Amino acid sequence: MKNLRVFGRIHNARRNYSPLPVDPLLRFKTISQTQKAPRVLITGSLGQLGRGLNSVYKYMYGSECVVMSDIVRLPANATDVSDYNYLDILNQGSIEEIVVNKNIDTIVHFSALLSAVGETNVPLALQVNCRGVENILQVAAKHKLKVFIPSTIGAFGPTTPRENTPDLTVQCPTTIYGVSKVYAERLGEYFNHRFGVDFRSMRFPGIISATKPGGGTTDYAIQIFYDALQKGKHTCYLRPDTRLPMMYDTDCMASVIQLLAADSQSLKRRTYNVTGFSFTPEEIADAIRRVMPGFEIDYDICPTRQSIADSWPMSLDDSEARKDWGWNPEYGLDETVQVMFALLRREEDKPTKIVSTA
Ligand SMILES: NC(=O)C1=CN([C@@H]2O[C@H](COP(=O)(O)OP(=O)(O)OC[C@H]3O[C@@H](n4cnc5c(N)ncnc54)[C@H](O)[C@@H]3O)[C@@H](O)[C@H]2O)C=CC1
Ligand SMILES: CC(=O)[C@H](N)C(=O)O
Repeated sequence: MKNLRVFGRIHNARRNYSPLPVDPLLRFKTISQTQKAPRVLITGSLGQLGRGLNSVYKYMYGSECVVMSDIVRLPANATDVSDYNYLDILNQGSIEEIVVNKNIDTIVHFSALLSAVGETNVPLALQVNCRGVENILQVAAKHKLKVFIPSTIGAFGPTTPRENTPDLTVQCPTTIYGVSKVYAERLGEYFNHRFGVDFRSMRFPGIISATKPGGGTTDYAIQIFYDALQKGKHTCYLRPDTRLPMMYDTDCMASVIQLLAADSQSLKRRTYNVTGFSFTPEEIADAIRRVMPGFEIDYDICPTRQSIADSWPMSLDDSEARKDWGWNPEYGLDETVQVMFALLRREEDKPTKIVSTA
């Protein structure tokens, strides 16, 4: 019921503000009707994306299908949590223990250090983002598991064409995050080719959700909503004209569910670009002003995050994902603004929810 409430909130929020043509739950329902329930282990499940995916899986198949794991303690009054386990992904034996004891057939590997935090602790980023992926893939090979490991726009770099960036292009990132994600993409492909591991991946843009983000370059696009509601004003660490690709949470969750459910035969590659829409800080501020006319934005540029953003694509070409497995995002910028305000306004009246702790 808790999961239904989460998505009920999204659905109702949208109905109150800007009705969309499609029931946001429909794509999850349709997939769950045609697929056998998986047994999914989510690593890093208390982070920004893990929490949402946990709720979607439970909504689709019931709470028995998901095992949550992370290295931090649950907040005291966390909601939407069941079968939560301590799991350090640097310990391969512990991953294997959970996989065997809980009869896991699919791992969604979300543990990672994101772009901005990665630059502050390169040795830890190497450990978590590279050793962690190696451990997951080795366990997957041994126990014949399906594995999803997300990649990112950060896996591209300043020499990549920045507009409508295709799946196959130059990948020379200049952050440890990006380098480790290229490694994850290549290692996953290698394990697929060499050991038959059913590895699947997508390069996500910045994900916008009503959950505190974990330390990335695109985090401003979430913080701006909290600031708008609390202060009517946001100070942005990126220049007003910095264009980056983004996607709303429900579309992101749908992409994971859809790619994992896709028939192997339909996949022409193991790593696909997916995206929602692109905007600059100036443009999202304008979109916020359309529903909150007094909203103000000013700028205090963070050189590290600005230079990371300047090295990333401004828009992604996700036509291969659309063609091969039917990817079709539903949220644009205005719908995202509407649903974010609706969700955050409701959250203000609720007890503490789990927030990202990375
Ligand atoms: N949020 C976004 O905008 C995007 C996220 N991604 C990818 O999606 C995945 C999930 O991202 P988020 O949820 O945003 O990240 P997050 O930073 O919110 O969560 C990461 C989680 O990993 C956990 N973790 C750190 N070290 C660990 C360890 N040694 N063992 C186990 N868990 C550990 C942290 O406690 C945290 O809960 C990451 O791989 C990220 O690169 C890709 C593109 C965009
Ligand atoms: C786009 C990402 O991978 C992430 N949100 C980050 O900014 O590091």
